[in-house]
Amino acid sequence: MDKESYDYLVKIVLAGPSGTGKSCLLERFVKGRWNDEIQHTVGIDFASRIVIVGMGNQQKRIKIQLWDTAGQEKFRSVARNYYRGAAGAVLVYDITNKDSFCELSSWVSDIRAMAPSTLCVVLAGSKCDLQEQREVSTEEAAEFCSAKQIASAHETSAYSGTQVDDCFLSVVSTILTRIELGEIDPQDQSLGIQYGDLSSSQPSHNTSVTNWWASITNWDDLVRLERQTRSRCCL
Ligand SMILES: Nc1nc2c(ncn2[C@@H]2O[C@H](COP(=O)(O)OP(=O)(O)OP(=O)(O)O)[C@@H](O)[C@H]2O)c(=O)[nH]1
Repeated sequence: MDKESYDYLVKIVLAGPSGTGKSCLLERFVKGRWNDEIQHTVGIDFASRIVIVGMGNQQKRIKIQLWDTAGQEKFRSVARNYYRGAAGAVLVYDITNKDSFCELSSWVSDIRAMAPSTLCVVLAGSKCDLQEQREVSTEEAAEFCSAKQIASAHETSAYSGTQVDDCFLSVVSTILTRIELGEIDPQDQSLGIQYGDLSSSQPSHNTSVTNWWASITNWDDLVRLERQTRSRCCL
């Protein structure tokens, strides 16, 4: 089997206030390393990683396409557009910054307003290596999750790697379970999921259907594809 093969491609967005560590989480998850020279995200960044989810013969290879949105207020309206068509979202706050936690309600509203109703959200409390500076308790985060119907809460550290894989795997596992239960239809192009080359359930009439976002690996791809989509709309 080709190591690039997968059963499903899944679009996941990283969202949350500026400086909470979204880009560092992406770097840790995709490249497995800590980078202390990361700059503020301008607009959006992309990365992907294939993970294996499930047990025994139910195992699936899922290619996660991560969209890292900018948290700075001046980019917020741009970032909002990219929540559209996401299958999952990792909503990030900083456990050492109470303000970042208090802002989360408005981020949840933004994401849910733009994303499909099937969106699966998980919460990541970042920088858990800085316990002595903690301003948000684990209990507060858990309460927020149940109040906002968020699937799970994780305390992560991009610095040490703690809980980073668990956090992303939990959002993908939830999505996979919902596909298996028939609650999410991977053939519906608006839901942020696409069959991959390993998928046995992909009906033959759908083999040529590709989501417009599936081939994006960088900002230039996004601009080019958006232009193509716009020009097609005008025909
Ligand atoms: N100690 C510690 N610092 C972290 C961690 N993750 C991120 N940081 C620091 O937090 C700051 C912001 O990190 P970024 O990843 O750029 O934050 P962001 O959420 O992507 O910010 P925007 O791009 O503005 O939305 C940087 O100085 C990082 O070094 C962590 O797990 N532990």
